[in-house]
Amino acid sequence: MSTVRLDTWDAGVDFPIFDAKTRSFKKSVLGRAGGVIGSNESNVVVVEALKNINLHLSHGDRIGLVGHNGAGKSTLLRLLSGIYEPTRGACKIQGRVAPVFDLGVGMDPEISGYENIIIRGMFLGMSRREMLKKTDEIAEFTELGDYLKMPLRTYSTGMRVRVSLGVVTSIDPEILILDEGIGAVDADFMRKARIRLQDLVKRSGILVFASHSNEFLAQLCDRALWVDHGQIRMDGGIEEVVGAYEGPDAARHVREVLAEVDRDDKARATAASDTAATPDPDNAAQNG
Ligand SMILES: Nc1ncnc2c1ncn2[C@@H]1O[C@H](COP(=O)(O)OP(=O)(O)OP(=O)(O)O)[C@@H](O)[C@H]1O
Repeated sequence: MSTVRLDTWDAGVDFPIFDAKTRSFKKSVLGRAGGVIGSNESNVVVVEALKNINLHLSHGDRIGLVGHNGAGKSTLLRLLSGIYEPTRGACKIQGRVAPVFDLGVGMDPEISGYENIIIRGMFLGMSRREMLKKTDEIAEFTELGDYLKMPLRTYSTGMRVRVSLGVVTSIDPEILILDEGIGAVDADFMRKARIRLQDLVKRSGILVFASHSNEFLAQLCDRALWVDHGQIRMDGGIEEVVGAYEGPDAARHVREVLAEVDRDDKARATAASDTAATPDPDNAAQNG
């Protein structure tokens, strides 16, 4: 089996802002939201979005990122996907990465839902042939019926998310990097999508997921990082990290969701073993 790993050593990401005036900023401003604003040796304004990131993830790690607006979560996801190079330090990615940032990226409003399924899958690294094999199953999952023959611009937001989620959960990435944006679907569909997402997470080697929804984090991850002003402030179990970041009520909610996920998993395992234990009547007739 190939090794799947994500490693960073003292990694940092800066964004130089060439059209901002240095004089109008105090040195290294630390606001409530956002990264640190400073200036470099050429007197160019620089946003220090990430600083001293040391992360070592391997097969089986399911990490959630929490933190304030502008803390650096999306920048960290992009660094771990290889989209951004570190400005300082190093980042090494071993494995096939599927970055899912904006569920709508790679979709074309003028072509049909069916065609978008193929295009979106190819955008995530699948071949056209592989996607053609998956189309029927994805179409069934979306429950969009004949709408899939209509151009995507005729869909509501939730309908588009159904198509995107159907595609994303049908691929087999080694490293899955997920940014939130999946909240637009109705509750019934979300329940169905959650099971598919959980299965996808089990199939992939590493998951890194940024979300402001503790419920979602608890459903998909078993460990969390608190990103604060571009640095990792805490690394630990979901309940512990959410508790430190948001307080005891949020931690209690996480504990309840974790218990619910555990019950669901056990119920699904029992149902699967019952199905396996029931003899197939056709085979039974042949064997008997
Ligand atoms: N392309 C960019 N150019 C300049 N600054 C950027 C760019 N992208 C991000 N930043 C800055 O980097 C910092 C971290 O942003 P990032 O998007 O990673 O935060 P986040 O934790 O994902 O926030 P949110 O929860 O609001 O989505 C912010 O101060 C932001 O202003």
